[in-house]
Amino acid sequence: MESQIKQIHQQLVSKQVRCTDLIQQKLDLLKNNAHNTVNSLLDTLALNLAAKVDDKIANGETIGLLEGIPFGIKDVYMLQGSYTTASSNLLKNYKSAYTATAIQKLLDAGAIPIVKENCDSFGHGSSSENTIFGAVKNATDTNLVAGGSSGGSAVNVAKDFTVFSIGGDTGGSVRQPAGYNNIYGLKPSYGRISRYGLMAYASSTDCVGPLAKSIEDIRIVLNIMSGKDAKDQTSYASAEINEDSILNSDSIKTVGYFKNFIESDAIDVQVKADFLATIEKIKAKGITVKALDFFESETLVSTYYTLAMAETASNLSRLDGTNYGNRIEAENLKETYAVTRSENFSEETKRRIVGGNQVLSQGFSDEIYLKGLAIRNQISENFNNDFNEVDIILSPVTPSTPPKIGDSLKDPHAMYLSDAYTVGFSLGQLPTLTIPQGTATGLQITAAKKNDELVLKFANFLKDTI
Ligand SMILES: NC(=O)C[C@H](N)C(=O)O
Repeated sequence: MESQIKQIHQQLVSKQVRCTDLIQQKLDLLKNNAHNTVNSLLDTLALNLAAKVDDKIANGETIGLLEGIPFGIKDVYMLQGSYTTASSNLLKNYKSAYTATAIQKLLDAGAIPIVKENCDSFGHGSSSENTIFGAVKNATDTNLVAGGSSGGSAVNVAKDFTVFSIGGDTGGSVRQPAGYNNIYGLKPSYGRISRYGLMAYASSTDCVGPLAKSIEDIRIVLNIMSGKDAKDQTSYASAEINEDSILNSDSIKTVGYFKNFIESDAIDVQVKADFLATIEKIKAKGITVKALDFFESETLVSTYYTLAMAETASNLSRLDGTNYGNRIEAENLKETYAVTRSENFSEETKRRIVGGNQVLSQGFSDEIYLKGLAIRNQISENFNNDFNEVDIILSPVTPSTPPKIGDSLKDPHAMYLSDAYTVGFSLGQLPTLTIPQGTATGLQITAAKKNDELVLKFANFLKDTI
């Protein structure tokens, strides 16, 4: 699929399509859609912005590539004046007081936000069922989950309800739903895009990530959102990735994959077959493929969840009904906090807050939290060594195909284990892109930190190979 952004841009400037009509058409598709992707529509804002784009075109003014392009926003980003609920009861009535840097950059480029998208509450989940707005349903089969936590964003793109969407990825939240719905989803290198205005889940792995139907659209949107931001000290300046540079993948000579991922008993037969077929096609193109050693899935998943739960317990402690949140009055302040939090957070979010506070508590923190940090360092070191040997690491996105709606809620442990192939790359803060491949699980392409360009190059090469 070619760039939809470029295609629509052409239609707008040649006056084949009016921006207002385009936006109205997308809003109509989103309204009451069968996949439950919408938390709130931004119709008034979107139609106002569209009318301005139409005026500019009618006056013969030139418009930028992103001007008038409709996009979706996972409901964890601040957009001034919009409901920003994190799909939670606690923030059901909360309206953003400011706009996230990444979203502001898109607005400055003229893109039009049309929807705040359904997702797992605070990013807590892998299925987009942990939400007060009802489970998001898969784009191709509504009996299956959409994946998560950015499920609404992935389905909106897959169904052409939005041209692109902005998800958030802490441990797979962009890549996994992208895989489950057969589209592209990028978790950029940690820090490439400012996190300012993205509701904090686990701050050391939270990444802003675009979902789209082509590599080119991912590149365009990534370039706009990237850059150092004084409001996020972990953000860094990066060079723009230009279109021509991703057309040439000659620098990629060696690709690796993790032996234990593919030899695991947990991997679905078809997922394995698709992955190995891809490896054969890559070899046939003259690329050297190496099988690499890596940490066991259980170690990756438990390290990620130890750290993510600790960070979210800390980040969410401010949501007590005083400054933010749906306050429930009780006899005294302590009771008010307790009732507000226990009545308004979901079961899954409470599980993580309790788990996080436990691993941070005296007596446990040395044994569990600090151990988690130490293993994370070893994981990063392992990646550094790997990238001395290979240019790219490939992996399926998940060990299995999307579960039926309801199954993940019954077995949270199984849900955590389904993140086995995504969380390691998050802990390493590496750039990883999901591309569609065979079954509805997708393929992950990863490069060394800050080398997002190489990921896009390889994706472009694979487009014609698999
Ligand atoms: N937020 C994410 O990246 C999804 C991951 N499954 C988690 O619950 O942490």
